[in-house]
Amino acid sequence: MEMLSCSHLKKIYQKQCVVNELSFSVRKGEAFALLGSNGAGKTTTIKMILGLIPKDGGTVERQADIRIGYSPETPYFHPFLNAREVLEFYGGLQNIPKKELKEQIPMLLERAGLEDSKTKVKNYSKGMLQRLALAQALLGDPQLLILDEPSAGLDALGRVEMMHTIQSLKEEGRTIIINSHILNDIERVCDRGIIMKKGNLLYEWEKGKEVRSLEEIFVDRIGGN
Ligand SMILES: Nc1ncnc2c1ncn2[C@@H]1O[C@H](COP(=O)(O)OP(=O)(O)OP(=O)(O)O)[C@@H](O)[C@H]1O
Repeated sequence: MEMLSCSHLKKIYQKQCVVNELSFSVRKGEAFALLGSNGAGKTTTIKMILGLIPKDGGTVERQADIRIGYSPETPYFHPFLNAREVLEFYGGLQNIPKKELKEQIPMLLERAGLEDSKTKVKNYSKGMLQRLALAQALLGDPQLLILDEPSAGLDALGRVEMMHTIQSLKEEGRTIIINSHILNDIERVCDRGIIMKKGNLLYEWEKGKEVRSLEEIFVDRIGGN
């Protein structure tokens, strides 16, 4: 069953087509990767899926009445709040009842590898901000998670932990769309994905379909065009 389907998506910035007739679909319960070098159009695609920016063409269809959690590429939170306060604030925006939030927040912080401390966000490292962004994305128990470079800024151990967390979220039956440059991680966690270059779809990857590693396929496709 399809959770989300993009058809002929298009985005033009300053007369330049940065996403060009992009079509792909994501099945329920799978982890799907958006891959491509810098500037390929991955984040722009995510923003169109979420309706954060208008499309210049194409359609996005998704299963009705699903909750979506989104962790942005460059998370920004109010600098003078601590992690719990940030989650209370975002939970409030989602109209999650206070009692429910009180139960959810400690679990979400633990899941993201953060402590419920008084440390303010302005003193957070980039890795801690990424973790908080994941906790924020998990508010309200979303069925579809869209994670834009969730490992960016994490050290090696943090990356491994993040991938374990994403794997366990998938095992719970959530559908996950990940934008990442770390191909080894993607190969481990994701089932399928697409490789993009300059807004165009170059290759549809599926785990186990080819003997070659994802990295080999990526270098072949990105380097060869
Ligand atoms: N608001 C904007 N105005 C003008 N051009 C933009 C805007 N946002 C993105 N672009 C351009 O669109 C292209 C695609 O950018 P996008 O951020 O989607 O790429 P990406 O694949 O996510 O790259 P990265 O891996 O570096 O994050 C780039 O050339 C970028 O400069």
